[in-house]
Amino acid sequence: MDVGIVGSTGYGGVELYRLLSNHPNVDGCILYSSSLEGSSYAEQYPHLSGLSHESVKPIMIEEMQQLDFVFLAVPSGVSKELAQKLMGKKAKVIDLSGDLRLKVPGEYEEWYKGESAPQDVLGKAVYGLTEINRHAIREAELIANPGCFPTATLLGLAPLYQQDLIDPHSLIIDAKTGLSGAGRKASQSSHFAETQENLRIYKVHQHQHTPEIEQQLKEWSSEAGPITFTTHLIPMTRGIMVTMYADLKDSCTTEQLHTRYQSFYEKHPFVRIRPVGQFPGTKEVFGTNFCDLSIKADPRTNRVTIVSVIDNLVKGAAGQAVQNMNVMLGLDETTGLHHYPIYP
Ligand SMILES: NC(=O)C1=CN([C@@H]2O[C@H](COP(=O)(O)OP(=O)(O)OC[C@H]3O[C@@H](n4cnc5c(N)ncnc54)[C@H](OP(=O)(O)O)[C@@H]3O)[C@@H](O)[C@H]2O)C=CC1
Ligand SMILES: CC(=O)N[C@@H](CCC(=O)OP(=O)(O)O)C(=O)O
Repeated sequence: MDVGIVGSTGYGGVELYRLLSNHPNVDGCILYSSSLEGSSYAEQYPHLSGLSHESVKPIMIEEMQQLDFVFLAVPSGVSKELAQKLMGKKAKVIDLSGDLRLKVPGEYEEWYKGESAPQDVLGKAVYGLTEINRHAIREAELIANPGCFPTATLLGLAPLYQQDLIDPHSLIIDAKTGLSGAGRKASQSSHFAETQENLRIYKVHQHQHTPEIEQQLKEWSSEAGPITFTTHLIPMTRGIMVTMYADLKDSCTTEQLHTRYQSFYEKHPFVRIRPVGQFPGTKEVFGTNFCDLSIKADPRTNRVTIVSVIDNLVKGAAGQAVQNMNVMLGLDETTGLHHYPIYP
């Protein structure tokens, strides 16, 4: 099977290359770039010296259409045009950007400040949160791979929403991310001198993942409304921790909630429910496709705290994209994704 990566010189692209070049069903992994065509990939990424002999090609739509899978690891705004050109051909397309996730008219324009993808493209795109949408993903030709924060958040909340255990109006979502989430093109906000020894809140009440989370919560609960979601930048390379707080509808013990989470995720190899009283750190999923979850009820306040950690570049981007490819191919969804976390 031959696959292509567009935006191969970015962080999402190089992470896709790491995973796909070790995938047993992938014979050829073709690298496309809008900026570095002709150069060798190992020149661009010296950590691949002696390992990668690929050179980077210009974007070639007709060639890409004939591949088995094309992964779009380009910025929002760019993906929708490529997806449109690739649609209806041989290649199945997995888009890592935010272009194809929002279905409610007007929301993309409001949060991404650009024109939305055409309706026929949006209509074909299946939301690729694998654990929740596996059946639709299996039949899909075009996947809108979820955002990194929505992945961690929605996996943390799914059992509570689907089992009607919390009051949606009380929900607060507090997220922290490493710097690679901002992509390779370092901006002022990811400058070493601005970020080292610093903790910053950003995009307050304006984060583009807000409507993506709301869209899924509304599918789960008619009571779901606007959410409070805040993001913080912390001085580490990879990793996301999302801490969520909500009022329980009825009193519940930690042990009862823990049992519900365990049975909800029983058949999902990448979601690990931590033992009662143990909370995950981002390092414990580093470099892997795991999402680790903990839950604890507070009998004093009748609130619950949920903690979810992922590696933003793996479960939050490239890893989930490969997991989705596996589902679309009818393979075991862990194929090519059997990594232990890098620790310490
Ligand atoms: N970083 C993360 O943790 C996550 C990222 N994402 C999404 O994945 C996508 C890729 O992100 P990431 O790799 O981090 O970003 P980077 O900025 O690291 O890479 C994006 C790449 O896209 C290509 N590109 C940029 N502009 C254009 C253009 N006008 N036309 C064609 N290609 C272009 C460039 O590659 P080249 O020069 O080779 O063409 C660039 O290196 C984005 O949509 C991002 O939002 C989603 C979840 C998590
Ligand atoms: C640290 C940092 O800036 N992270 C980015 C991650 C978002 C992203 O990857 O963009 P999509 O909308 O395509 O999912 C952010 O918070 O905007």
